[in-house]
Amino acid sequence: MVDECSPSSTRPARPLHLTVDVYEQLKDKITPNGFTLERAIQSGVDNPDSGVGLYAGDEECYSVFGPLFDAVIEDYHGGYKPSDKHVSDLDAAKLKGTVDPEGKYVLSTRIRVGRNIRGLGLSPGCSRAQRREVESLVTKGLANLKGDLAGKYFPLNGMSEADRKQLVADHFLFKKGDRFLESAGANRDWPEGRGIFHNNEKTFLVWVNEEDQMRIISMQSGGDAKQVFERLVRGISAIEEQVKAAGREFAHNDHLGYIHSCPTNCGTGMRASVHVQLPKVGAHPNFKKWCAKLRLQPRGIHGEHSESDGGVYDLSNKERLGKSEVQLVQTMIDGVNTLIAAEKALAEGKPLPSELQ
Ligand SMILES: Nc1ncnc2c1ncn2[C@@H]1O[C@H](COP(=O)(O)OP(=O)(O)OP(=O)(O)O)[C@@H](O)[C@H]1O
Repeated sequence: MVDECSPSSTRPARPLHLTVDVYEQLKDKITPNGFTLERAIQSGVDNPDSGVGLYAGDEECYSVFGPLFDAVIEDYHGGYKPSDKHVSDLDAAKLKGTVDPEGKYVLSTRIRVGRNIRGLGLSPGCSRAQRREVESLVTKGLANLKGDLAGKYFPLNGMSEADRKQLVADHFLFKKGDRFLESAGANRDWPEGRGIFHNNEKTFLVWVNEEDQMRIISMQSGGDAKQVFERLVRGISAIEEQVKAAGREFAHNDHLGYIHSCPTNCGTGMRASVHVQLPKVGAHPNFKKWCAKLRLQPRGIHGEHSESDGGVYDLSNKERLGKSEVQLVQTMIDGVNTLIAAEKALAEGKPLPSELQ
């Protein structure tokens, strides 16, 4: 779905990184895949309300247009420098505790990562043939998944409107292409090549050829983030095996971690979220400040930029780069538990947890 590359009216204004000098330096450059600066910035140009407004059409954009991407990444990812290294850690055993151990506040937990295949264009620069290749490679791999991960692929092409709407309403499927991805060129040939894979229980899902070639998702009711993470990691490994068996690999490097079309997702590409009932905390004037302090991102429950419904919020880790997956899931677990403690304190007229004071 849309991400921080796309809009936010609430986000503070960011400095302008596309200066005249940077523009002059980069305007005639072109990646080996044929992607230009003009295409990378098109979404931001068309949509002045973009949060970042910059997309990569291939992995090489991050080096060919380095002076612009580096500046945006440093700004967005809290001072992350071109010399910094990103380290991944997918060891679920290291997670401590669970979200909402009493089971009173959290409705569901979901963790997603993005993955793209090296050598095949990222969504804004993916040709029709490449998109078909991604779909074919990924769905062949998914068909080999075993046990609780096994499931079926449902292409968007040919899916009834009623089924599509139901999958979106049930929080399983991405919405129809938005104006930010449209301007970025990521919605070309829609809906061809796009689709969703899910297991029978709809606890393991893969979105194919949306904002990234793959969004790999694990979700379930309740707050057992460890179980959700563990399933996700098994899913990622199984898919990676299939990608390798096809003679390909995920786009990845030591500096940017996993490469994504939106620079805000580089690193882990991970968003670990809960849908959690926090009517008092959510209505508190300090809610956004508390989320920022706990390094959480609040959203409404129908995806980014939707509003809260009945005091239920989508809370997730805000950072993606420079911290490992384990660290980010732990940030979400600890932060949400602090807000749950605040919800109880507000209901009982007791002092707020020390982390929020
Ligand atoms: N913890 C959760 N439980 C149930 N559904 C969830 C949860 N977190 C997110 N969702 C649902 O997943 C769908 C996609 O959400 P959303 O677009 O906000 O995020 P995303 O998939 O992480 O991608 P992006 O950040 O690129 O927008 C929405 O329907 C949303 O309600």
